[in-house]
Amino acid sequence: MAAALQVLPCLVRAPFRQLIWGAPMARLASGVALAEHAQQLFESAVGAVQPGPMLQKALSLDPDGRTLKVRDRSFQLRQNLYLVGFGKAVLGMAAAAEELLGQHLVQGVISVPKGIRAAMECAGKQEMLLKPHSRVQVFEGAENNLPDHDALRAALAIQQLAEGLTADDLLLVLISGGGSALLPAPIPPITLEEKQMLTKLLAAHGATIQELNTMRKALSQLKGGGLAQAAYPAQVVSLILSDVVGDPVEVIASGPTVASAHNVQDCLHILNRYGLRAALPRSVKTVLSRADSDPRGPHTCGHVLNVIIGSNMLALAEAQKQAELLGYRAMVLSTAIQGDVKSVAQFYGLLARVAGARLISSTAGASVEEDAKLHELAAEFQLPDLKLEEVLEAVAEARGPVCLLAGGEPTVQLHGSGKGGRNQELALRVGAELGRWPLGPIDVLFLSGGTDGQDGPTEAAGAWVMPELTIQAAAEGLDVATFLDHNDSYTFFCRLQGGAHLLYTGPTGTNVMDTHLLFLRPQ
Ligand SMILES: Nc1ncnc2c1ncn2[C@@H]1O[C@H](COP(=O)(O)OP(=O)(O)OP(=O)(O)O)[C@@H](O)[C@H]1O
Ligand SMILES: O=C(O)[C@H](O)CO
Repeated sequence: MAAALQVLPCLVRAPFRQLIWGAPMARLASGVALAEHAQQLFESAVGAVQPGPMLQKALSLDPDGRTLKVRDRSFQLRQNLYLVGFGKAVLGMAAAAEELLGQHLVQGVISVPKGIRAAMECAGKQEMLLKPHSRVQVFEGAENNLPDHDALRAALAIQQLAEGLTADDLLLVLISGGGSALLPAPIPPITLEEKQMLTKLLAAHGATIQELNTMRKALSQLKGGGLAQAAYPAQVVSLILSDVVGDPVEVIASGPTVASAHNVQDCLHILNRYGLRAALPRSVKTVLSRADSDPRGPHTCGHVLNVIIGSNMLALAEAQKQAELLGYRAMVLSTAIQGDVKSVAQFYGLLARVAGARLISSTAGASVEEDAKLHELAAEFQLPDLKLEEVLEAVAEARGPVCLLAGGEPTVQLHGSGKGGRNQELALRVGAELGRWPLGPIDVLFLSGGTDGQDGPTEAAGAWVMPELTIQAAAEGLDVATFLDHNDSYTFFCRLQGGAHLLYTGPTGTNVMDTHLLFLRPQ
């Protein structure tokens, strides 16, 4: 996520019906229908991963009202239950926990994105809000998804609560994506500003979330098991909504309740990889130099139960179901799309071409080389769950409209100073790829959207494109390559047809990475 969650006007849908393209009316109508379906499916994906229902599935109270059940484990409640949380989906998780636990909850502290309560109120999402006299104290912070002084205050309050617990207590920890920025507790003498600077630098160089969080864990008091350590000897139950490919509990929000398996050498490798070792502040060097000789030793987390309560997979499964209801043959390609946004865009461009050719049984479509290149790219991504061949075979048999779904989080290396996000940049790059070759008698649409509703430091969740994009842009005097050079995808989409290709949801109150939808429909 990105910009402070602003209170968007309550209705901010892209005005699909206002599209005026140079295409014949029938073509226009079918394009608009695809775009409407795309938006509908994106919304259904987000709807399936609302924090409240996912928490309710993981937690229950026994009929006696004194035993808390978390999956197959039971915990006795006797005025000993505390709650902390941090992340973009945590407000809704906390509201659901409060509803369920009522008087059992003694005290809580959560750290959530700036403006989220106002945004949820504006969106009429009462179920995401805490009760008026809640026992849970709320801190809002981390503007632009960067650790700030408000988030630092929240982290201190959370640390204090955890440190005050005894062996009789139970601490419920609510964790979701964005949690790293919302729980900053730099190890002295590192300052918040230094940590912010390093995080920004690593992200701008295209560091993966695994790399970013390995660094964060080494420089923080609460990450990498630090929070669990602070709460010891209380029992700790962490309920985690995953926004990382493969749901690794040690990476999500930098694993505050998971012992870190990384050492200083891992950090130095990362810094070397991005040429950032020389740029390190002295304080960071100091902390790294003494990390492996920390007298407290590595954090132990035997008193912790970590439970994943939801992920991108649920969102895609719902969108797939809805796509089938709309008449598409729908297939999930992967829930683990990662890699540089340029390669990912090339992959989707080739996929549209290869799958499109198979759909209309066209021998004039994709060449053998393109087919080979698609598979080569797929192999490079090393995605554990990619079903490329299976999906292509199913497309060849489909004979009707097809919707391919994927989830994940590509990375963008920032070279320009423009405004954008990885979803809008991916969509713009895919649009450019789709326009490179004629695709035959087939309608194609690609949408990329962040399930948190905010893509980079912009107010949009993402964007959708069709093969006509480059031509439409040129007609409006917009050069796609120039906008891409400046990482200026948001400005581009704002200007193109008055912003009609932007996906606006406002903050969704959840966060399970990004959703990619590729529609192929024979004309
Ligand atoms: N101008 C831009 N163009 C393209 N991508 C950008 C631009 N500015 C920032 N980004 C990308 O946006 C991402 C940060 O966005 P955001 O804060 O939404 O991330 P996030 O992954 O949703 O956060 P989290 O994982 O903590 O929930 C980074 O990957 C960054 O490279
Ligand atoms: O907060 C974070 O670290 C990212 O969102 C990944 O979970």
